[in-house]
Amino acid sequence: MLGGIKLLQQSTAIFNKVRMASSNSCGFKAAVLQLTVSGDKSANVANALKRIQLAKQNGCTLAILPECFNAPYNTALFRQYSEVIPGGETCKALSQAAKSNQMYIVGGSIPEICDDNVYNTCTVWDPNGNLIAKHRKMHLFDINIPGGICFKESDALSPGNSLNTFKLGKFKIGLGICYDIRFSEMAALYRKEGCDMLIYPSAFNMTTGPLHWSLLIRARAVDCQAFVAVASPARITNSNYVAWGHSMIVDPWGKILDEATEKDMDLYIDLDFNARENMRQQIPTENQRRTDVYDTINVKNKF
Ligand SMILES: NC(=O)CC(=O)C(=O)O
Repeated sequence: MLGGIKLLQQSTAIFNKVRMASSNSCGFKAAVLQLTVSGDKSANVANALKRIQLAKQNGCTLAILPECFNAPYNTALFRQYSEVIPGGETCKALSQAAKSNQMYIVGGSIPEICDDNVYNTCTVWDPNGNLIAKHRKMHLFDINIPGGICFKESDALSPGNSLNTFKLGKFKIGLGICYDIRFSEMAALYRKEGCDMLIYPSAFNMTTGPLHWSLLIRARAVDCQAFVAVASPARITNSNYVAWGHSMIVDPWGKILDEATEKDMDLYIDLDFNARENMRQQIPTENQRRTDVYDTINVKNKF
C-alpha cells in the first residue's frame, strides 16, 4: 500500500510514443479540464471522455480532471457513488480513454470503496491504459468557518497514508488532492523526491477560494520550484457545494500560465521545463537549506 513510487514506473517505450506526439522535447502540453459535475454519474464520465478527446485534438499529452469529477462533492453521497479501483465503471472508461487517445490522464478524483472504507482517490493512466499511480486524499477536509462553510469529509471518508508520484517521460510528478495543498510539508517531500511538477485535483469553495486558492498554488510552486496544476469543477451556483472554479497552472517562478474563470472550460498549456532548471540554477534554495540547524522534513512511511 505504501509502494507509491514502485507502482508508478512506466517504460521508455511508452514515453517515446508520447514524445513524438508532443511538439516540445523539453516538456509537454497539458490540458486542465474544468468540468461541470452533476448527479448523473454516467453523464459526468461521458463528458470527461469527450473533453479528453478534445484535449488530444488540441495536441495535449496529459489531461487533468477535477476532484470528484464523477459525483457530487457531498459527504452524504460519497458511499452511494463509490466504486472499486480499478474494476469500476469510471476506471474502465478512463483506461480506455487513455489508450484510445494515447494520452496520460490524471483522473481527478472519485469516491473509491475498498474493504468497506470510502476514500477520495486520484488514479493516473498511461497511454497504454495502465493504472500507473493512485493517490488517496491524505488530509481530509474538515473545517468549520461560522457564516462561511462547515464540511467534514471524515464523516464519510478514510484518509490515504502515502505520497504518490508517477513519471511522464523524464518528468516526475507528485500527486495531492485539494486540502492536501495546504500542507507544505507534503509538497516539500515531493520536492525532496525530485518532482518537477505537482498536480492537485481540487474543489475549493466560495469561502476559502477567493483568498487562499491562488495564494496556495503559487506558494507551492515557488517553494518547490516546480509546476503546479490544479483542476476544479466548474461553479454551479445552486449546488450543495459551490466550487470556486479558477483551475490553473503556475510555473516554478510562481507565474500563472493560465487560469480559468468559474465557468465550464478547458485550458491547454505548453509546459517548458527549462523554466524550472533556470530557476533552480538562479535561486538555488535546494542546496541552501540549513539542515545543520533544522531538518523539517522526514518521511515516516517510505513512498
Ligand atoms: N475541498 C477541499 O478539500 C479543500 C478546500 O476547499 C479548502 O482547503 O479550502
